Amino acid sequence: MQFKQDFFEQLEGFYSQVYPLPISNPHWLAWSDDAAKLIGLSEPNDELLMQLSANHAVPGASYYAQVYSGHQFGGYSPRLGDGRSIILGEAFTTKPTGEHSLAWDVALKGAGPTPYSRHGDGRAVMRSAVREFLASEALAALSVPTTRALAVIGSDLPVWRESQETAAITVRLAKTHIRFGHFEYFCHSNEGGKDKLIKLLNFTIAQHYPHLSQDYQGYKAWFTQVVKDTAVLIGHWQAVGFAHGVLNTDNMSILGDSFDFGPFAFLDTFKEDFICNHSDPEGRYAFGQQPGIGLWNLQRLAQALTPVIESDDLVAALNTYQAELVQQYLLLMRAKMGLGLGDLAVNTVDKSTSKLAELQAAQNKADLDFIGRFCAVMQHNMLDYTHTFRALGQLDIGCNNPNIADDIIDRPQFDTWFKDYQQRVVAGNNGKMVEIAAWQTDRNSVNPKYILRNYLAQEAIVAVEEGDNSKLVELHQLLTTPYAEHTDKQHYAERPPQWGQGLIMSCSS
Ligand SMILES: Nc1ncnc2c1ncn2[C@@H]1O[C@H](COP(=O)(O)OP(=O)(O)OP(=O)(O)O)[C@@H](O)[C@H]1O
Ligand SMILES: [Mg+2]
Repeated sequence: MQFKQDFFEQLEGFYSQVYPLPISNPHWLAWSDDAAKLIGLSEPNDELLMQLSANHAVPGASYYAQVYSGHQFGGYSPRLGDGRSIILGEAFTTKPTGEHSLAWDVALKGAGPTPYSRHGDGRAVMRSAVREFLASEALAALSVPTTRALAVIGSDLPVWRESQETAAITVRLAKTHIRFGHFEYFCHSNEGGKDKLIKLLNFTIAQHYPHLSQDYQGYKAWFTQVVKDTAVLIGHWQAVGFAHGVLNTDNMSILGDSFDFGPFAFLDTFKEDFICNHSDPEGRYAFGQQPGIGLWNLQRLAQALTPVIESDDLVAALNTYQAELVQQYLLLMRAKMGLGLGDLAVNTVDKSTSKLAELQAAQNKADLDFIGRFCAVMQHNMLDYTHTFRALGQLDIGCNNPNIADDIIDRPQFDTWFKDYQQRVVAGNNGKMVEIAAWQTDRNSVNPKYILRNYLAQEAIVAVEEGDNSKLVELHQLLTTPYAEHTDKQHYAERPPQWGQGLIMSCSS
């Protein structure tokens, strides 16, 4: 691995240098070829295993833990920081032209205590390391912005949670580890102040938004971009049916990548208010609350930026959030459902811009309502989110008696909606029936057959506990091509068995 150390060299005072503690008897539990390519690695090998399990030093690494704070479940925690994640530096590859590739922070999550560990042991248990790995790589394969995971390294080091478990390390790759909470810390803490905030802001812009200037105009444009990236991320989650579970501001990447995978869940049965986190009985982070929480978190970030950006400008940027989210969500949902736009949103009589915008807004509203009606059908009939979209995209859209699911309860409700669906699909194709085979192929390319259901992760984890990681490897491989049929792997697409339905995970990780 080839590293640069921009954060370490330029932001002294924003981290503590700390060395990881080794884990005993390290062994590869999982490895992602796709993630490895990002930083120029090919295959796992013994020396790399010793390095990433902290038994040997990594050449070129700096080893540091960043300081940040954050709003957790609505309350402000003034000092958090990487309590169990140690960053090695920014890995990159050199292209044949001599140019550097995009750099990825390499972090060892679960590598031992740091000055920010508070009462924690600095470790991650195997089940949580495996879940982080699978979630990162599954979301990436679904084109959802996310941090990545190179590998999971198991060990025989005992750690205590509710009972004794073993420690593991997830090797995380992130375009940045800068979170909303970094800005909050350098605004609100005694160690912060306007100079530090500006330093962090300039660093973030230089590293990740090089087209923006490091002045007031640049700061405004940057915050507007952060609002957009966050809205886009949450649009993706709502479309793919992903509930993060712990949307604290310290788990919000400044780049709008999915970040920190704890008690997350992909929806099985569609339920708007589905809660996946055992520590969230009131549903602050329930699936349907995510759009609102994204905005709430951005408001906390905006607050932390008030020393640098005028409130009016912050509010103007925040006001773009809803439209950006709706736009992203509609883009993805129209593709999932095959709702073309054809000339629907184009006024052929009056091409004036204001009229066009009005028509588009009306079409957006109509489609949102229409998608909402379909969600109500799924919820009322307790349908599986992923199955339903996959099945919808395979229907013969012209037929009169479609079968979306064998176990549908309220058939008339579905039939009524389906008639409107047929009309909407045809209207979106300029009034003509779609060419069915091509329409179905397109649907299959955006509606996954395989998702990371909690019960599948759980089965893989139990097998690892019993000394067998083959299920984990197989599940990971399958999730890298989630749209393919994989006729020999049908069982992975099934609804959860009784024990695995609506699994709610605990935060203890
Ligand atoms: N076992 C642990 N030991 C020390 N600190 C911990 C431990 N578990 C969590 N923390 C710290 O508690 C805070 C909140 O934890 P949270 O679960 O959001 O993050 P995380 O999963 O540990 O890490 P990250 O956000 O980097 O993915 C963070 O500061 C984290 O470092
Ligand atoms: Mg976290």
